[in-house]
Amino acid sequence: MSLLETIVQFVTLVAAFVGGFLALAAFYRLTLHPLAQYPGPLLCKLSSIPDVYHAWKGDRHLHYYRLHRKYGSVVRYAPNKVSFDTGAALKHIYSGNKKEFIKSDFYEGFPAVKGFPSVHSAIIKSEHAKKKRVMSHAFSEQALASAQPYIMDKIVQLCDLLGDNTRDTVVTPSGKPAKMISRLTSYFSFDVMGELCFGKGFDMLTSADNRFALRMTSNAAHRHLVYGCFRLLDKLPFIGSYFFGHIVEDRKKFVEYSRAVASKRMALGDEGHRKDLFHYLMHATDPETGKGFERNELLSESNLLIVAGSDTTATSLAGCLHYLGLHPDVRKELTRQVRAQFYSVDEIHSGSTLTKGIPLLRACIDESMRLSPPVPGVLPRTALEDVVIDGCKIPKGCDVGVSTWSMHRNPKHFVKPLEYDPYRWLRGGQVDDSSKYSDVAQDIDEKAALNETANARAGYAPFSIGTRSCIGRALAYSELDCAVARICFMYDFEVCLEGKLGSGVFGYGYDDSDEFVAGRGKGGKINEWDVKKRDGEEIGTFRLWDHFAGEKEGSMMVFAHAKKE
Ligand code: HEM
Repeated sequence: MSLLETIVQFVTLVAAFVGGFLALAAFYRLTLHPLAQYPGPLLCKLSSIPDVYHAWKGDRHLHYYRLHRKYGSVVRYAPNKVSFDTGAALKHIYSGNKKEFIKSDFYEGFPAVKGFPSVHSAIIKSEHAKKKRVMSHAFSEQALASAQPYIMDKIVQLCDLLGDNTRDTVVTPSGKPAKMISRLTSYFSFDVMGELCFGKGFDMLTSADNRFALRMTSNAAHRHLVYGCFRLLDKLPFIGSYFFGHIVEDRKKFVEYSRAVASKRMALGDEGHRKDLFHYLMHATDPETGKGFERNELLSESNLLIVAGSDTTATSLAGCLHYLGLHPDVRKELTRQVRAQFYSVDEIHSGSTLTKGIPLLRACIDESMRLSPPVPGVLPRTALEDVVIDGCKIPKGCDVGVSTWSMHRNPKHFVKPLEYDPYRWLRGGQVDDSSKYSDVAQDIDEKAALNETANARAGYAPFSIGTRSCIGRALAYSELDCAVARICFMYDFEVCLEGKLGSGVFGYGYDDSDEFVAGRGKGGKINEWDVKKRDGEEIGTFRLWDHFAGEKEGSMMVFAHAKKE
């Protein structure tokens, strides 16, 4: 036999072996795998590639929603993974029996310092519990109260910027001075987190120097998502660098950046007795062990807090203003209530005057987080034993989760789910615990309203629920309540519709320092705002790209000082 024939035979043998193995794996995944009975596209049942592809593309939340629309409330979106879109599944997975689930290895893609997971990425329960005990000092009522002056300072700066048409403004073809609202709310939330975590804002609202960090942070989160979906990438770094080069690079830069900021803050110690989050993190101790955070843990937590606290709050604030700008009736009513409640803008602070005095305010914030949840995808958990979720048998070892974007659009939970209707949160009263309503319902209409609100609440979880839910919820709401109320008090505003939403408005780009400009940006690049609606979002949706925390670009909005009546 010639050498060539031997090589051909060898290659054929290897190919047959690999082909046989793949065929067997495919056969197993489609027939004998414990999730084989669950519906989903063939490719998703066979491989994780579609999941990674959509993670990379940034439309994972829409992909899940399309699957749920097609296949129903339970969908197999990867060979070993299932997504649900119901409140029953939400309750079971995230706040049910703690022994049944654990955060999945998806979160191993997150830690900024190898070997030092943050409170968010800690998978082992005892490790998370310890971190959370320490962290909770930084989120206590007392800490929140001491944060208020710093938050207010930034809200005032944001409100000033919205009314200043000489800064961060682009003129539309018809001559309107427009602001890209997601950029401004990102400057705001980064500045707040800078003040609260590191005792020094990033000053993005007032200067362009640190604005480059926005893209870096978003790309870092995107890298976490892609690596979380495909754990092999950590073991094969050359593949990650080849296919996902710029997000991998930006993630490295972001880790360096947050390390530098945190180190500076550590060096300051307690100088000036500033009680920022870092102060609490540095001094807090676990009551059980008496231990606090060590240096690498502090770095890991501060890296997490920049992403967790900034991107999310920026999305909710921009989303809320976007939806109000698109729905003048609601905006006018909210504005009327805010202006009736206060004589001057300086009187507006977070607290019960806003939440109890103007329930519509929180309803508007919640409705925008329903339609555009800041963390829109699935938060995966691994089953530690065989379980039955919402009537579906899930075997030990499989990953499950709820797709927030899909659940928030599920008609089982929401009447006219695709419509923006903040009043849905008020029709059944304002109490969180909806079970309390059943006794007081007087007539059919009232019962229907109570059911509607109760049903909506059961299917709503922008902050997730249970022990791994958001620790910054109260902080985020206090920023949002006050900022939205002040903006409504000071301005009349609208989304700038220079064309029809969803059909392209006008071109924009970014200049060399990553500043937003109308027309062409760096390298002649031109983007179109609100170009195309993707399947799974409605016309007028505040659009998100799922980078774990939602990335956003929009809307262009016009703000006019309120006319004195
Ligand atoms: C509107 C604003 C916000 C939204 C919608 C939001 C949403 C979420 C969600 C969905 C989770 C669960 C993530 C998971 O299971 O993987 C989470 C966790 C977390 N969030 Fe937020 N968040 C917001 C604001 C904040 C703020 C302002 C902070 C801090 C300053 C913060 C800090 C955290 C932390 C530390 C965790 C991890 C908690 C744990 O695992 O125990 N978040 N958030």
